[in-house]
Amino acid sequence: MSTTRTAVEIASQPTTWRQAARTLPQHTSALPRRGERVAVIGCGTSWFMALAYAELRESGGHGETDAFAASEFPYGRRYDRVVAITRSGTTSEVLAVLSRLRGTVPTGAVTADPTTPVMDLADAVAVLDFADEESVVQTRFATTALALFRAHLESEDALPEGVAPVEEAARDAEQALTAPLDENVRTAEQITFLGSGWTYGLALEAGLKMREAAGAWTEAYPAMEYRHGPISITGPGRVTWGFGALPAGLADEVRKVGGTLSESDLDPLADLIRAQRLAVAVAEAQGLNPDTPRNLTRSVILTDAPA
Ligand SMILES: O=P(O)(O)OC[C@H]1O[C@](O)(CO)[C@@H](O)[C@@H]1O
Repeated sequence: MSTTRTAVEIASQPTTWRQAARTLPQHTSALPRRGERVAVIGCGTSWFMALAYAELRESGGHGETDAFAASEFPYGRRYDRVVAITRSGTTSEVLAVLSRLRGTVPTGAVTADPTTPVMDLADAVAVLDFADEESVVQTRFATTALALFRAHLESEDALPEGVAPVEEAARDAEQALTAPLDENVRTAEQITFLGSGWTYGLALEAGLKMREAAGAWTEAYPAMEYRHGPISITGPGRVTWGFGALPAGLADEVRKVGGTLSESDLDPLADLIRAQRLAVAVAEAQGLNPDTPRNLTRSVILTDAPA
């Protein structure tokens, strides 16, 4: 078992997800209200969590929801609320959007550190300090932010007693933390992550984690896009990883061309933990330290961020 900071943070996710669900009432002022037209922004991992949340919210009937990389925010569109996800609270592109929108539209932020500029720029802030990380690569904060959003959607849905999807995901996460990683997947030359709906954001995040922590060659696509070109690189020694059930026929096509298929019955957010663990394992197998990724800092601060 890895003893890196990243591995320790990965292992704590069932606890922080449960804490997010438990502390939801303290955080709702920063979150969208049912029926609002909402834009969610972030950079890197935080953008991918924004994509996943936007799909969950809109497909669950909670209101129209778009997600944008903060640098690509479409200022010409009208939203009822804009919500930023930023672990550090200092990412330049996120701050630029919040600063430019100030006073024109209600804004919220989900962050880990209550001492940063995002606290002054957003109208309301959910501080998940219990999920903050020392690591450069994000694991725990990002998934805990998504767990908070999921818990909020659940609370708006007034689910029957006994139905608690975040708790179920946390239980699956415990399994994802202990299940052995498949040898074919650990030694793969290349991995393509596929998702659909909200799990497309998770596929993008899994691919990013492997690149950041392990310098691995990964790609990520909406599942049905795989047939439109990317499948050309599938073959022996290469893995196709599906978040959630892959569309019928796609799995057969992967096998037909000799690729390894990795699927799981776990909640997709819990399956992301398998990908995080894989990133650490692959990094360490190559003599890399996942705590010190190449060319990456914990927060990216630019002097020429678009405003
Ligand atoms: O959530 P934050 O702090 O705004 O940071 C996003 C950053 O996280 C990263 O995913 C690094 O972990 C970078 O891609 C990006 O700069």
